[in-house]
Amino acid sequence: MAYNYHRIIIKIGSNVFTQKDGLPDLKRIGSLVQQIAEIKKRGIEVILVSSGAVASGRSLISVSEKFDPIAARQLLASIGQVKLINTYSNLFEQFNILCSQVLVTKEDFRDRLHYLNMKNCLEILLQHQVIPVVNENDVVSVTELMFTDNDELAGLIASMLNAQALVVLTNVDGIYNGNPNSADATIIEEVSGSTIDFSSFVSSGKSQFGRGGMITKSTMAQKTAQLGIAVHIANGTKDNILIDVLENTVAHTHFSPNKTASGKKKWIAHSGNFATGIVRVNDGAKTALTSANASSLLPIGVINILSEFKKGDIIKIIDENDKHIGLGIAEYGSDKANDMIGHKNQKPLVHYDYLYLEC
Ligand SMILES: Nc1ncnc2c1ncn2[C@@H]1O[C@H](COP(=O)(O)OP(=O)(O)O)[C@@H](O)[C@H]1O
Ligand SMILES: N[C@@H](CCC(=O)OP(=O)(O)O)C(=O)O
Repeated sequence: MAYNYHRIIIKIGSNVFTQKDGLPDLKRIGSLVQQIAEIKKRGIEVILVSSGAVASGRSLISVSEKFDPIAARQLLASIGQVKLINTYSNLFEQFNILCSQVLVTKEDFRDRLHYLNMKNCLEILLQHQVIPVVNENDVVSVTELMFTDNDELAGLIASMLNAQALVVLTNVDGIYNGNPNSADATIIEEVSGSTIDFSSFVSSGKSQFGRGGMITKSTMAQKTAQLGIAVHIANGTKDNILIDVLENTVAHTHFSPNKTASGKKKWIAHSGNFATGIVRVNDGAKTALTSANASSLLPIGVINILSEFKKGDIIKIIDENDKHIGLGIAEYGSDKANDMIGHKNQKPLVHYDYLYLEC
């Protein structure tokens, strides 16, 4: 049965955007744009997350190896992003569709107000029938400031915009249960329910121009599905792939969505990198937090504070064996929390509405 979505994120990987020689694959991009125009005609809002700036840059200029690799990447991305957006702009124009360029960095997701500004911008673009074309701002995002890859960025945008689905286009048919080049390997078509450890059959290898590889794709997909957003990983090099995925007529990997989390919880879920505090909780608190009932984290269940935090900071919650169980927003700072640890009848350190659990 066809999927009935109203708002979707489509992520195009570098390997789908470019052909083997590194030049943008205009025929393929043209076909994807045509399908997006068709999807839009069906009343579905589309946000495109497209890689390809660095790959496009490589097709325009060659940089000697004597230059610092980080600076060389900045150069390629800065030149290549112009080509990327021009390519999309010219192709969408053929369908009387406007597209826009939205370049973001990891830092844009750190501050809740900044995050909401970005969300508002994307919403107004959608209200005006514009297709936002999102990419990482590779010119200023370097080393630890970078997203793992654009799959991570696509997951964040899907959560931010409360999309029903994220379609990740790559150069293989989906996630295989072994090496995709091996004759015995088959596609895992459905992933639902409990978390699967993909590391036993997904190799860390990447495709020619890819950055994160299939491991980061599967981790991101599981996390996104847990937040209530379906994820489809499919082969963007196949004809008519977007329409076929939405009509459910092509083999690919589908992560079915779990319960829907609130907008605030979705933001917290993706804020692990910005956590300042770390608190260790006892088994009783862990059981309460992870039970089916909505429970806040109370000071009585906290064993100790491993890293200080202020009121409003994101804190990591770990169990007695240092296993990460979730993230939350601190209702008060660690100074106050230290005085309340182990005491009964105290104000929650993390209210349930601001708590995201990973298990
Ligand atoms: N079990 C697996 N199933 C599918 N692909 C895998 C698996 N293990 C490793 N891969 C590799 O992951 C690559 C896709 O990831 P990536 O390089 O990040 O692509 P993209 O540029 O599309 O984001 C595939 O080309 C494939 O070689
Ligand atoms: N922002 C980079 C994309 C890097 C990246 O994550 O690529 P991919 O693994 O192909 O999604 C670019 O436009 O070249």
